[in-house]
Amino acid sequence: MSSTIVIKVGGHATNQLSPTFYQQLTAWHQAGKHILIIHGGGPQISEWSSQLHLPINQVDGIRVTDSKTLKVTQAVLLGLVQPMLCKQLADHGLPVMGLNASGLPVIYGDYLDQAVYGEVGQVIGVNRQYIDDALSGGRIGVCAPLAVNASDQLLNVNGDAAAAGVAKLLNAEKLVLLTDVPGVMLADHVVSHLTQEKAQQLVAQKQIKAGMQPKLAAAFEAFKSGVKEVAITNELKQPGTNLVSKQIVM
Ligand SMILES: Nc1ncnc2c1ncn2[C@@H]1O[C@H](COP(=O)(O)OP(=O)(O)O)[C@@H](O)[C@H]1O
Ligand SMILES: CC(=O)N[C@@H](CCC(=O)OP(=O)(O)O)C(=O)O
Repeated sequence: MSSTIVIKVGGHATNQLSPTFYQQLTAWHQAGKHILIIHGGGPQISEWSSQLHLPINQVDGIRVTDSKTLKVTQAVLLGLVQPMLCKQLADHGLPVMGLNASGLPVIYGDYLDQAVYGEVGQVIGVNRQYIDDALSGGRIGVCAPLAVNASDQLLNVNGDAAAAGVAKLLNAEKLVLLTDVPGVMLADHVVSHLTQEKAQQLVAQKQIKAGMQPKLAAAFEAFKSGVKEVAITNELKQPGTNLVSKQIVM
């Protein structure tokens, strides 16, 4: 399937989608693009974990997930975040399909590092037939960052890693990681173009920290595997930070 756009909408971003988000989505949809949204929900999972007195541990931006936290993750992503996001899209006249509701697997995974992270997965495959059928029918697919392994066990996947892995496997033309900042920031300006070398340098200088680090690692993985346009932004209509293979001298 060509002309697929994968958009990752972070948990913060799902609560503050702007009119331009819907305008751009509508424009891409009308232009015949196949659109798949992978949503996050990290803040919501943390809020419910805390209400249920479960420990919240993250290592390098990845949630350490035991069996109870996995249940909360599943309930929050599939019971709260995804239906709310689907409703918002439908309220804006967009034909939408929550892909997890069918019970069919969407993302296949295996353990990232069970000793460190517990029930956390990395993407190893996608249910291409199911996704192709949904998107070619003109629906905008909405999918949670959850995978199933070969033993049919559910695994929690970081949202950025899930979106990047799926974009790579679908040979998407574009991956947008929609977040709560306008892009990779240096002091008060957005870095418009970023090579992996420069990103590594900025990480070493501690100018890129926290959640932006795994986000960039996932983004570069997709970029290097052939996703031509990879952007990190807080607005679909704003270019934000675009990944490049050679630094552009301005
Ligand atoms: N150089 C940087 N530029 C922008 N954001 C950065 C930078 N370094 C660290 N960050 C942090 O990364 C966060 C985005 O990552 P994250 O919280 O994981 O987003 P999301 O929940 O949307 O996936 C920003 O809110 C910011 O706090
Ligand atoms: C393994 C892992 O870390 N999974 C993430 C999945 C949700 C997510 O990534 O949400 P955001 O994009 O809103 O951060 C988590 O449990 O928080």
